[in-house]
Amino acid sequence: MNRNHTAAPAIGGSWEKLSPPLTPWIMDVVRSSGFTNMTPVQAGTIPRAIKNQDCVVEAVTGSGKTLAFVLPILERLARSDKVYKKGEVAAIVIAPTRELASQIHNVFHSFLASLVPPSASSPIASSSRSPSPPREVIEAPYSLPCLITSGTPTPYETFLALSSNILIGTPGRLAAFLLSPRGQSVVRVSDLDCLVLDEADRLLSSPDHRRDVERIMRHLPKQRRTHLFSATMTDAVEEMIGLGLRNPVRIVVNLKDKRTGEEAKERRTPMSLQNTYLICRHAEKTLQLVRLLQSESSRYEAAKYIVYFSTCAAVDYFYRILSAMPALSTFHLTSLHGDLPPRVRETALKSFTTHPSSHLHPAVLLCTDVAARGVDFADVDVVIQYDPPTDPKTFSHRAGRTARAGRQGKGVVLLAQGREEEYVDFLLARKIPIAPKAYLNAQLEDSDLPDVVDSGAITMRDSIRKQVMKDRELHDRAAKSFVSALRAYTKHEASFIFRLADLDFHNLATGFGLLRLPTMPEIKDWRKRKEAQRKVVEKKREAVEVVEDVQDFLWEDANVDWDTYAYANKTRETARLAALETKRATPISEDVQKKRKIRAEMRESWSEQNDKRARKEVKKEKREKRKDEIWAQKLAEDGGVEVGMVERFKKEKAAGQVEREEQEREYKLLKREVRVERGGGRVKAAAAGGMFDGLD
Ligand SMILES: Nc1ncnc2c1ncn2[C@@H]1O[C@H](COP(=O)(O)OP(=O)(O)OP(=O)(O)O)[C@@H](O)[C@H]1O
Repeated sequence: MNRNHTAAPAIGGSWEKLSPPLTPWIMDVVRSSGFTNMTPVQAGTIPRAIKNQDCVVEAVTGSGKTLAFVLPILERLARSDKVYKKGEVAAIVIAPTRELASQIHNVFHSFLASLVPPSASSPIASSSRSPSPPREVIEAPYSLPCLITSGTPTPYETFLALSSNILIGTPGRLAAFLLSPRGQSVVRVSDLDCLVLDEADRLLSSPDHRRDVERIMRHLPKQRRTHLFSATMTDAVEEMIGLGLRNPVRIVVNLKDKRTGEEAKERRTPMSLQNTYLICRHAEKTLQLVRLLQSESSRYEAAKYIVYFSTCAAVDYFYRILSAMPALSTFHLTSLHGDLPPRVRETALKSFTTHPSSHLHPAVLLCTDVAARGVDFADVDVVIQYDPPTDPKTFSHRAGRTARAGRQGKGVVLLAQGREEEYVDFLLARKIPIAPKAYLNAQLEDSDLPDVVDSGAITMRDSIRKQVMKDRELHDRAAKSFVSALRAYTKHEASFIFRLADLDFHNLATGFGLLRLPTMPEIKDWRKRKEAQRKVVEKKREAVEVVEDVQDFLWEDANVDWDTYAYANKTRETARLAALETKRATPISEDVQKKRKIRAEMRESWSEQNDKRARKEVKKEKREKRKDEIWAQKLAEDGGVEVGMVERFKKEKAAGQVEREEQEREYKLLKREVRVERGGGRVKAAAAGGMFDGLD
């Protein structure tokens, strides 16, 4: 990718033509930020929002929606006769994540920091905070905005100290801030002028967010402006239009092809985004990810990447695995997800955005959807979706972290060969253009998907396993991320495409470099199905005498001595050894022994159990036959039927039957007990972090 490529966003008109015009100090900051023209969404929204119109705005990612609501809020404040006092709120912006809220806060800050707050006496003090101070310092009747997120330790003190009139925050924190007893006495919203919901569809489609947003809206005066913004609008937004907006104007920005000048109405992604899909097997996904990173850097000079996974556990695990790969030694990797503490998230984001990346030392952010929406990364070259998102709307938001403000960018989604390929039509139907991308071979050249699993994938699995063997904690993380990935797979909204029934777990586990498959019901069921399928195939083959070789995927558990496999962390290892010792020292009761025997039986593969059952049947038949022979012989010897003997034989047979039935009932009860115990054991193990590490 040519990093010197100069890009400009689509032009919606010049700032000078804006009617009503922007107040001079606001215009100064706009110019000093290098924004020479309005983008189309700004040209369509700003004049209406400055006047008294509620707006519902839908425009592709990176099209400049933030300024389209920040500028009208500031402009209305600048024009207002009302002087907002300490504790009074003029505007509230709600965003779904703290990263996005913080980013919006920074945009407001860059404008307001150039003004002197009423309480400040020294112009130098305030102007020094401005990134590009305007020529003349102007005193404003309002002060710096207040950010209300989980990272704000003393929100009321900050709010009062800054005399803030603008609040920006996530729904839960804002609701608590406004509606708590302290909030109700300190924060006055009766003269609120404007409420903005950024990423409105996300805010309204998540039940928790929606509940908080509705609580906030009920608390605010009805006489206010309300604006909704997103790149994707949903039915939930339509409902909200009825609930809290007054005759809103709907602004939908259509795209124009710069070269042809033609309008591309049916497109939900930026024109500068080159959106592609790469088909491979699950076993080859990690391999393809690594090759993609290498090839995009070496061939196209890409320097900044984002890689999306479906779960926090997968981000954690792959961050560790990929960081240790020699093939990526020149890459700077960072991980970001919602389970990290706010401070760590902040540092991660900073580490990625400020890294002086080049194609020789590229920066890669491994993350979940916490960084899918709204976050403005200025210079991301390639977005890779290792897992397609569970919510299809998120697809365009993720891809939209590149190709922002007219810049070129690439998106690649990895799709598994088979049913997942239908995702392409699914996207096309949702107006998301996407083209095929070739499989990458070992020379990083475009090639066809290999007929059998790429040997590179097996080599990679083995090298991941080697890495995992160095620390048992990695094995725990691997199992956890594998299980969480499976759970996420079942949550896909496009469930007719992403079907657990179509997954080959061995294939999937290869991509993760697992040492063995975790014990979970889905895998047990799958094994049964696979075995049954194998038998059907074999029968068919026998019937038509076909001698073809079916390419079955070869899986072998890694050779591990689980008793000596240690944690690198000394405290954890000591605890593990102590637990192992206690287990060994505890005498095993008869009951436990019985249960273990049943467990062992249950662990046997389905086919073995079937064979055993068949053998038993044969034995039983033989026994019965033998008994009949003895009976016939006896009759022949006695020369006739001896009534007493027949009765005795019948009784014996019935008693044996009762005993067998009792045994079977006991066996079933025990089996149920074990199953219940298994469920409990799994939950406990998962909570302890050593997920699915055996049942005993
Ligand atoms: N008028 C403009 N001229 C040039 N660049 C602009 C202009 N307005 C905004 N930008 C830049 O465009 C980038 C994208 O803007 P912004 O984050 O507001 O997009 P968005 O539409 O909100 O995207 P998303 O839907 O992903 O949240 C930012 O880096 C911003 O500084």
